[in-house]
Amino acid sequence: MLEVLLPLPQSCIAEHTRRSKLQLLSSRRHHFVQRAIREASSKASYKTKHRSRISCSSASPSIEDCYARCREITAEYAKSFYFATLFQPQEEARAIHALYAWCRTLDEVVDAAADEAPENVQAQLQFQRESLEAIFSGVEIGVAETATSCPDVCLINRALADTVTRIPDMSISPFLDMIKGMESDTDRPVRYEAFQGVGGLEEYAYRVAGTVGLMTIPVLGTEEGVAFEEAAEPGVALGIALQLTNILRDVGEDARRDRIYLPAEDLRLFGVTEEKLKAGGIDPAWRLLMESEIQLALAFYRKAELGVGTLAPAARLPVQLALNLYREILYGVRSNGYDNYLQRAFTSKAQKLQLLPLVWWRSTAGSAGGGGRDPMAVELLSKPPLHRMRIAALLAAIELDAAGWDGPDDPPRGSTVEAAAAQLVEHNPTMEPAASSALQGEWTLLWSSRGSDFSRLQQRAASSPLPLHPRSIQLVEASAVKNIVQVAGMQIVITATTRCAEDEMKTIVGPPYTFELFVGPLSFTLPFPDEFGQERTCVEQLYVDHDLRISRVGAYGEKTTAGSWFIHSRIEQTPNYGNKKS
Ligand SMILES: CC(C)=CCC/C(C)=C/CC/C(C)=C/CC/C(C)=C/COP(=O)(O)OP(=O)(O)O
Repeated sequence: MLEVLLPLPQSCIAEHTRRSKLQLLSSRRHHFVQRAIREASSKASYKTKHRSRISCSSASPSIEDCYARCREITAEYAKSFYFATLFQPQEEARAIHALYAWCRTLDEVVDAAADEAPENVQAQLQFQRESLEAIFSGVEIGVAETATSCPDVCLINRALADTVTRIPDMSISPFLDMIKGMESDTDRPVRYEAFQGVGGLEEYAYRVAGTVGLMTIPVLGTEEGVAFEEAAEPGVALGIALQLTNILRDVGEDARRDRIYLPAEDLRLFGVTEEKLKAGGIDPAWRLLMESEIQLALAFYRKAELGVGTLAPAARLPVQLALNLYREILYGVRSNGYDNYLQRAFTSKAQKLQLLPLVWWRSTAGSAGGGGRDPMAVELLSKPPLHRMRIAALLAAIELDAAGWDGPDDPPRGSTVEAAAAQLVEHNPTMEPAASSALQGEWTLLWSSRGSDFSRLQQRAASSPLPLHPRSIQLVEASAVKNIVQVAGMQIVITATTRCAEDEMKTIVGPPYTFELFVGPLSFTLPFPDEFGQERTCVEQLYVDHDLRISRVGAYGEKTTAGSWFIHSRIEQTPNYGNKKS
């Protein structure tokens, strides 16, 4: 019998820094992720003060052999993550392999659960729980009665024990949380009523994947001056994003095993029945539901991406790489026409290599808290659950409209966006929106029922073979609005005056109009084109939220509900245009 010594890891983050950060976190809304982060960062109190032993009944492989087996397991089962660890310093990579292999042993227990008596599965999970406690606190365990579905469990636990020894600040709590998540996966059939709330899909995704974020941050390290807690939320968000991606990729495979992870609440909202899901019918409602779930997953990726800069510089490239590779699977679901019933989206080796330069650039460009921000992002994660899904549906409809509905049973272009917008308008969060200061600021056009004809220049740029990337921005001020078209380094700015109509629901836009052209540092005031006329326009502000705005535009005096729809999202990062420098 081999005895492995487990010296105690030392805590190195000063307790007072930790406390002040925790106070900050606890002042925010109560959420299980915050509770988990608190537990993960208070692990120092868990550890006992002595060295102890773990027993292993197998022959005596070296610790190098143990890590080598973990590396093989990672390479075999998680190709994208393995690829990302190739860009890590060796010590870190092997710690990540040990963590991955440990998580994998739990996965195997759950996967084998179908053919096992429930007591057996429980016993195996209990064994892993006890091993963990031994690893973290040094209580000796006997391995004779430890058989799990994973033959390598002893090697893996030894590699984990070594990792815990070497890496300061690892906590047992995310490991225990993961076991709880796996337990819920052994109860069959799997169903979730809602995404949020106790027993919701988000909690499950935290337990089986967000926990990995908390486990790995101490290995990856944080940027100088950045505490664990600051990296923890985006780290958990990345785990959740990856898990949602897995769920969306494996809908068909899971349904065949009577596991439906998509919340019943979402299925109902989109009119997709369980029977339809199990039959694999890919119709417009299914595509809209899938794209909405993709939008939600993308919001978690965005949150994670904003946190990549909180990690130590050497960790950013592999994490950004894992993020991009996995996010690519969502785009794969899209390009498979949302057929995740029979097709499994994946990222090919060529795609992985193609992504490298962009990912490298992103990972080096981002400083702490920055990097890779999508200026058009609507912040879905801050919205209440049902409202969040309505907005996701609108973004999904815009995405599907741009890609083109083209099946025989597909809705006419624009109709799904208009229907989703109308749903949201019923829940406009801003009273008297035209008078509200929430209207002011910079907005970018996501969609218009008029297409892009509000600017001929923009239309020409869009159809040009050159990569001109035309962009339309609207700057709303208290009594003026500027419509800005940016294309190929040029900016055209049309300014109009505005006033709020008496009912405070409409903005009246009128003369004097000005027309300016900015080319690099030069600016020219041009005569306002006659063809645009001097009439007034009425903009009905139907929905005004912090980051999303829906309006209908018609001629002044007309009922604007007959006009064209415009959907804008707020720009957080000020672009450079005209006389405004960011
Ligand atoms: C962004 C910041 C600040 C930190 C990053 C912290 C990290 C690394 C978070 C990611 C955690 C992670 C790797 C979670 C695993 C989630 C998951 C669903 C893995 C899928 O594993 P498998 O199911 O084995 O893979 P495949 O099914 O794709 O082969």
